[in-house]
Amino acid sequence: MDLFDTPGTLLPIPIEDGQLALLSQLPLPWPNAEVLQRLLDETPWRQESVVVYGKRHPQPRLTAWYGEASYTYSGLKLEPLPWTPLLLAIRAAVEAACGARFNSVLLNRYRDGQDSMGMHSDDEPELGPEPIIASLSYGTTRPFILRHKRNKQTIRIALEEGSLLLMSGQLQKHWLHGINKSARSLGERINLTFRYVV
Ligand SMILES: O=C(O)CCC(=O)C(=O)O
Ligand SMILES: [Fe+2]
Repeated sequence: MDLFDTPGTLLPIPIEDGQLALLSQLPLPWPNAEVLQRLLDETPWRQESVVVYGKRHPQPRLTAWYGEASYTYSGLKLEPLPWTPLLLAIRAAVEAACGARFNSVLLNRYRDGQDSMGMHSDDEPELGPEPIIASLSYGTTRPFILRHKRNKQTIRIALEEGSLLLMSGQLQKHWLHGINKSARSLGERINLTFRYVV
């Protein structure tokens, strides 16, 4: 967090064809390091596989899906785990910060620089036409890459621990996003994307 932001304000990031806003530190009753450690310890992490052109590929990260609805992407159907007290407390803080409701959260764990997420849009029909997605990060800062589908404009945002990035409006329709691999040896990062699945 830098000296000039007011803690607790979601600052809009100017972007064409969509909406983005960043809160530098989500207020929670625990330090960021404790939230990271509890998420590492309490989550039944799994390495899922996706099938692309008939071939199975293990994902280069660990995941867990929580909430009330199952979620399907790239031929992978995830059955939800029940909310934990920690995740309910985090969800309440995220909802208060964003002024939106969420019924599901995808946890992604990037164990080191070799873990990544390919460029994609969160545009599954069950997220609705203009999905509101709130992305909360803990642990190592990694660059979040956004690329415009048509003009290929690229934006990098360093997602620091405790930060909350809100994606909404037409962002998923016009932009891809992802987390690149890094050749550097990096520590653990956990990202939580809160969503509303109908
Ligand atoms: O790890 C991140 O910051 C991105 C996660 C993401 O894009 C997703 O879960 O759909
Ligand atoms: Fe995403």
